[in-house]
Amino acid sequence: MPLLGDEILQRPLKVACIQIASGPNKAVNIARAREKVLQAAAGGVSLVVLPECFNSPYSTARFREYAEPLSSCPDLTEAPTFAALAQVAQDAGVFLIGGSIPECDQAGKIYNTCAVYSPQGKLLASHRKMHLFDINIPGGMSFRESDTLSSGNEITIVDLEGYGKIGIGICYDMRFAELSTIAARKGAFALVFPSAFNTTTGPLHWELLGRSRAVDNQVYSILCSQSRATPPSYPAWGYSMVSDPMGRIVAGAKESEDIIYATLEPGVIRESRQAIPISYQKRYDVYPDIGKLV
Ligand SMILES: NC(=O)CCC(=O)C(=O)O
Repeated sequence: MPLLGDEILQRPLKVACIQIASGPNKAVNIARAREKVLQAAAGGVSLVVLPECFNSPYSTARFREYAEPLSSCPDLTEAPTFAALAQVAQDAGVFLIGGSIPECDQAGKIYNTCAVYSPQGKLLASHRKMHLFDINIPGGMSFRESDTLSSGNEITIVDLEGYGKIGIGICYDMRFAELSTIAARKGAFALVFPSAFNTTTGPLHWELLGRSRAVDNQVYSILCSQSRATPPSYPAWGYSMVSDPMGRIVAGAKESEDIIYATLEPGVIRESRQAIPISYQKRYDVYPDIGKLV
């Protein structure tokens, strides 16, 4: 039986998405993120989202230098960013989607990893970017995360106790509709993508992808970008946004630093699913592998 409104989102959830730019000084990046999370929490939100790679420059050449262990790593013992995220989640009393940072594992491999914390500062889950950002657009954006990063192999769904479940992806992951569909089929009420999209593809694809993932799955999508930085820094697109299950943008930023707020409502999910009942109309007899996911 397909799920409707408050079966998947138990009560309204106020979220904030922090659009900031990272610089070369890790301690400054961490302090700035902390300040902004506390500022957002003062606005009465229960879920705060940070952008991709918020503790480091977004550069394949720099990721190792800024990496930290979540469990263990051969040469690194300190994890000041992860520790600061746990602490600020607790101090602010919010669920915190900690953007992403470079994470080092026990084999010394580096991942682009999003850590999620409870309002008590407990690590609830971590998502390693599954689809690495390797593109080459002549005259435009060229980037190869796979030069220095390894990819994660798991779809991450996190239970926000008292609200329901969310699916996590990191930026380029949003292009892969399967990840979102699987998370939604498993009961997520929102898809959250810490991001650092770019100025070549941003104008064409950013809003389109955010709204599509929401409409495809009749869930909220939350795209939280870095703000635009001046060259030669990576040209992040900005335009953080929250789309509702009908594809309406219910909160949006421009290019510069900002915090956007939205309240996710069970009734909006329910109404969109009742009005346009695609989940009843899906042809799992024709695509049975996806049908098995509930
Ligand atoms: N950081 C990223 O994954 C960027 C993705 C992006 O810009 C795209 O076009 O996709």
